[in-house]
Amino acid sequence: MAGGADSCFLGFDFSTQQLKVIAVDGNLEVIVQSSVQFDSELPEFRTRGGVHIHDDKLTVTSPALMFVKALDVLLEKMRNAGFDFSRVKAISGSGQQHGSVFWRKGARQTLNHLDPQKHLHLQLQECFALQDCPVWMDSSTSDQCQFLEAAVGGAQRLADITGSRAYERFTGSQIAKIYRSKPEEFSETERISLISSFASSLFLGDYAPIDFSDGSGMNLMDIFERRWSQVCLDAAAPQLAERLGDLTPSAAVLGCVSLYYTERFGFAPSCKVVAFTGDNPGSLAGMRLQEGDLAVSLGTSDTVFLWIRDPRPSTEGHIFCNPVDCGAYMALICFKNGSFPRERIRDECAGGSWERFSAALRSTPMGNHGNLGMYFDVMEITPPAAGVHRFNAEGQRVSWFEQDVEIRALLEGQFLAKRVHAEKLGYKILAGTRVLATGGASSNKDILQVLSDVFNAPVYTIDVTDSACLGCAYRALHALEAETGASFTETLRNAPEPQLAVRPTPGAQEHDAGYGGNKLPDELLKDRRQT
Ligand SMILES: Nc1ncnc2c1ncn2[C@@H]1O[C@H](COP(=O)(O)OP(=O)(O)O)[C@@H](O)[C@H]1O
Ligand SMILES: O=C(CO)[C@@H](O)[C@H](O)COP(=O)(O)O
Repeated sequence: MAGGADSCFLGFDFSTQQLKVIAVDGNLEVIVQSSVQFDSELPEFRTRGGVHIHDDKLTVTSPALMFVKALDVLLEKMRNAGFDFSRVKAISGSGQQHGSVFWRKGARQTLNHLDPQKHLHLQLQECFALQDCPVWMDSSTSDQCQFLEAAVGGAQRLADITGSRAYERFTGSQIAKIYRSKPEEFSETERISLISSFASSLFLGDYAPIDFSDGSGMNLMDIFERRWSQVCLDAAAPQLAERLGDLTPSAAVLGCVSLYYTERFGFAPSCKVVAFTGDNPGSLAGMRLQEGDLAVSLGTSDTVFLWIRDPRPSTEGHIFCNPVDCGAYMALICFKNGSFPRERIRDECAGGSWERFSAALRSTPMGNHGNLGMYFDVMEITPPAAGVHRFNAEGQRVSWFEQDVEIRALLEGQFLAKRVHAEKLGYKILAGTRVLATGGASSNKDILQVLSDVFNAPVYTIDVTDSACLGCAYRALHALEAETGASFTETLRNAPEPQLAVRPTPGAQEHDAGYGGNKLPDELLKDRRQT
């Protein structure tokens, strides 16, 4: 084991609503967890749910400097709590996927010469050509998506190269929008990072490369050749390759932490920085997903993902390079209407209490007497639909439900959509299927029970809800061992196994067909608007 029990590995997650960290020791035990909530702990940035939604309701951004200040605050919290940074042998991390940071000319110089006496956010405030980073919730780039697909020969052709047809939140279309709408800022940009590679740059004190796995969420990378696709780059913006820098394997050791961290916090000069990746790839590592498992992440977004060996990109869902096995891939479907609609319905129907929300789930039967709803508070990704759609047992549209019925309708609708779309991707729920749940809402057993009933499969969880942080601490450790040829699975063989959280309620099997995706109108199930 790299470094023995006294050693320690850090995994950070720059997610939508907060910055989180987990430390594991050389025995793979979690020894520290900490976080900084953007809205409440950094109120000066005036975010709601970590983001700014612009007047057009389509553009969604987060301040670049907020992420930097969050790191200042988090590291200080750890130091004040007595954390011994000198034990840390390696760090890695993840970021919300697809978001981009536009570094201004000269920023590299600043990164290279950080003054350990000063906060990062004070030194980096002039370093961004765009103060506000486009993030994954943005859906303002439909025109750029159409252009990109047309440029490469259609949606399927783009998926064949990059793993996904054009999606509004993907970085290629976001860059194309900035290039056209903010030409001055674009020409002032010397480097474009993903949130993940931006975060690793902060630790390296230099621009860090984008890793293969998070790079797969850009519509710019050839996921089979693992290099930039020139035709996609050209369709987005001129001279993009030099602004994006190199791509790197997700397990690459990028270098050591910069002097800033050794002098300010007491990190060892030999502490390695391992490539950062996307939060969903990080979660795949943290849950130690196996082929055949289905992961459901209930964070700000809801995602469903699988480990796959033989990817067949289609115009539904995404294929990403696998973050822990160079020969494998992961398939993912993302749902924008995850935690925020759950919080809205909790506030409207359960007085703002998760306990009352849970009680409503316990007091209503599986199948909800045939009542079902789809709640798209914002334009969904899969399917591209908006608004609230409620159906009674006869399949007729209705305008309201009793409060308890509404709560169950929301959950069953959310999980039914996940099941329908996973099955459309070819996923089969078999006798041994495990559903692995993670993310903030996976701490709620009543929500997990609905998940288990809708999938008619047992649901497993790991001890921490932030599997992305844990996965990145594991990846940091593995990257040191990988130099000896050890696989991720071998290195992590003694890590705690996911534990059974809930089994399907008796009768779920007979009920299976009753979760009537068939009574939903087609437009609520199709991945793509027909144009
Ligand atoms: N007991 C609970 N029941 C349901 N949802 C919860 C509960 N506790 C937290 N959550 C949800 O978890 C969400 C945060 O999840 P998290 O995975 O930390 O998000 P992210 O990583 O995207 O910042 C919150 O928005 C909240 O709605
Ligand atoms: O867009 C996607 C995945 O494609 C999202 O899953 C983001 O990666 C945000 O993650 P969370 O902050 O919700 O975990």
